[in-house]
Amino acid sequence: MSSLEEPLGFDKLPSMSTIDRIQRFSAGACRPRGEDMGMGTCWIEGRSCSTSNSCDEDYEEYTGEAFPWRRHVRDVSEGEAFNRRASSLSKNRMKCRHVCDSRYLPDLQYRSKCNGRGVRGITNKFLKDIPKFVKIVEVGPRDGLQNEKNIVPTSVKVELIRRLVSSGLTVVEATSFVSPKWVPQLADAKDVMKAVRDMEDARLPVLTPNLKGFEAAVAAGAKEVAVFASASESFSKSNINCSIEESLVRYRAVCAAAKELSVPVRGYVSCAVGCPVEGAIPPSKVAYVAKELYNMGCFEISLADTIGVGTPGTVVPMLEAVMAVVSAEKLAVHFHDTYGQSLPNILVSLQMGISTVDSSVAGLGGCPYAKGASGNVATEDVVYMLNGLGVKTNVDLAKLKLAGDFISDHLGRQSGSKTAIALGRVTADASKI
Ligand SMILES: CC(C)(COP(=O)([O-])OP(=O)([O-])OC[C@H]1O[C@@H](n2cnc3c(N)ncnc32)[C@H](O)[C@@H]1OP(=O)([O-])[O-])[C@@H](O)C(=O)NCCC(=O)NCCSC(=O)C[C@@](C)(O)CC(=O)[O-]
Repeated sequence: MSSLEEPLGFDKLPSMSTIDRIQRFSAGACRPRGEDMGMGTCWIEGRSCSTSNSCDEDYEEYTGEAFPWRRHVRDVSEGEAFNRRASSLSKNRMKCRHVCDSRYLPDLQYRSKCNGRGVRGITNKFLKDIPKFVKIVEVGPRDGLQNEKNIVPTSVKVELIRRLVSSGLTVVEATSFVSPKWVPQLADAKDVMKAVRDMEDARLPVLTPNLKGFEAAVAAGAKEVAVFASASESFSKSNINCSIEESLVRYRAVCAAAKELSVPVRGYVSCAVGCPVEGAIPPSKVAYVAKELYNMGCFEISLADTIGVGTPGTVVPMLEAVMAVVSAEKLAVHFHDTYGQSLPNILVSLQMGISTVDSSVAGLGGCPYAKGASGNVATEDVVYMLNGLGVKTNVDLAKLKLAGDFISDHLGRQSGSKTAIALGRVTADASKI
């Protein structure tokens, strides 16, 4: 595990070259792998603890830190102390050091905490239900760019998708086959799809509001689509110009056509917490729409806090209601970050067993029909948090940040990701060393 993927102050970094740091940011470069390092098990105590032996060894090194996930980077001068501790490590640990090198010492300190009896209970209580792997659905090229004032050239969209896929994201929502009169920003859907359709290693779903959009998407090479309903009548009307029930009729037709062609369909429920017009939305309404989408054949239902008003206090009851009718493994969460609540909302969703999270590189996004809503939670911030929790995503944070820099540079503004900004500062500092 790269310590730079975890919460810490960049002023505490040991000296090293910029390139070293960039490599350390990368989840792929050195992530905890329970299977091959024999250490991921203590990573989140309670989910798995590989060998009681190693835990006992570490127990002696317990430093009494209250929050085991808050690791600190040690200064290089602490190398000697590290070497002493390292010599007592088990074989598996040696393997880890071989892969990660001594700068990953903070892991040792962390692992030691998993043996503190009191801390173990606390860690177990809060983190035991968190999945080991989270699938991230990147929605930046669609949800992000649909809201840009200036239309982004097709070539930039294609390059963004390429970069996102090469960062390890396996699902990247590419564009929407909607009316160009309604969303002119994505009027080039056909060209985008044609350019990316043969991209390997990723699924590239597209939004389709009706059969016309579905047919156009398939003709352009889309192999997966998404339909988008709402739990708010007002939002349904303003977003897709029909009632909830009318939209469900359209989506049944899309699902039936998709089934014929074996095209998987994802379903969205917008306004799953609140609506810009109607205010709070009853969880039972969200559950109803989610179940309808699931019953018509959607393989996954993404619950969207379109205007980003949810907090864990409103998200938990909403999820509880939906999970009573659609199981957690078929659900995804989609948070806009208007009030900065996305990460706590994602955390409680994970604790409730959800393992698919939508996010948008550089925090791009917003819905043209939900005024005041800000972008989605930034993918970089989600990956950083998941890395800190020891949850795998297979996303390389360094490459992801570069994809975010690419689109932010094009848009001429700073990234909306706090992680990307912080990592950018670290890199800038490193260049002065
Ligand atoms: C649904 C419609 C089309 C209804 O729009 P409408 O005007 O009611 O449709 P219509 O059937 O009367 O057709 C009007 C015109 O649109 C054309 N048309 C009809 N369908 C299509 C199509 N698929 N592709 C291209 N063109 C289409 C149709 O051919 C016709 O063309 P005209 O004869 O006037 O030249 C329109 O309201 C629309 O496109 N809405 C899309 C809105 C949108 O994309 N919103 C943002 C995405 S949703 C979202 O952001 C929420 C989400 C998913 O991110 C989750 C969250 O955060 O909440």
